[in-house]
Amino acid sequence: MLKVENLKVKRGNKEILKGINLEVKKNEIHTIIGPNGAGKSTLAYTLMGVSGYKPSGGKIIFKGEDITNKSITERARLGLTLAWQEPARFEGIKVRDYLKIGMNKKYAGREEEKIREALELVGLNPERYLDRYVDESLSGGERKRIELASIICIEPDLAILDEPDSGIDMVSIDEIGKVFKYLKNKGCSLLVITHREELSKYGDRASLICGGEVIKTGKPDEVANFYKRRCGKCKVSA
Ligand SMILES: Nc1ncnc2c1ncn2[C@@H]1O[C@H](COP(=O)(O)OP(=O)(O)OP(=O)(O)O)[C@@H](O)[C@H]1O
Repeated sequence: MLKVENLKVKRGNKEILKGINLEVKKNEIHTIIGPNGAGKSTLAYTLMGVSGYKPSGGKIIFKGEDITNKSITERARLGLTLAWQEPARFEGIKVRDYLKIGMNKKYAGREEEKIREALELVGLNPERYLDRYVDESLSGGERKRIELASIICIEPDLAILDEPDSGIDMVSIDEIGKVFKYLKNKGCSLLVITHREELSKYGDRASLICGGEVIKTGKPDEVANFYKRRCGKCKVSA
């Protein structure tokens, strides 16, 4: 589904990504863990083609096509979606209209039904949220859930989720994990960036990023244990 080959990205004069190699297989949930400043969000923005994140080297192959130089809109059209770390805030847009943006065509004619299903899946009562505005009046956690509901409605081939668990309390982590499984059952592939190893257990494989490089890829528990043992106090000896 996605192949990242020797990807390098600079911000200012600093090389943030130093040759990332990564593969997300079709229908795989792949989590990325790593400490603050490791380059996880930079990777997410670069994969999506956000302006200012142009690679200085390497390639991004999506569904067999080289998308390294494609625009964000072209990537979205090909089936790639990014849910931002900072949840969306739009003045004057109601939740129901926000969730209609980019909705998968297969739900044409039954948008309202899909929107309600998505809100329920992310633990928000449709009756209470459909007519709320996607603005400051919603808490960070509520906006994160709405962002996740939006992914459910778009149902992209590959969703990149940048810290879907931030602002979400520990008790609700299982709910997020269930949404991952739901999306996988719908045929989506997921690349999930997180700080919490607990969330990586919902994935099929995990990769550890540290210092702008992938240090280890493998089964989620193996990678999480390796992370705790070797990188816990930022002593990367791998
Ligand atoms: N414009 C910039 N100029 C210089 N350095 C930058 C710039 N933007 C980001 N960085 C640095 O790049 C590094 C990687 O940042 P990034 O946000 O990708 O990390 P992260 O792994 O997502 O961190 P976190 O877990 O805290 O969200 C950080 O050290 C950050 O300070």
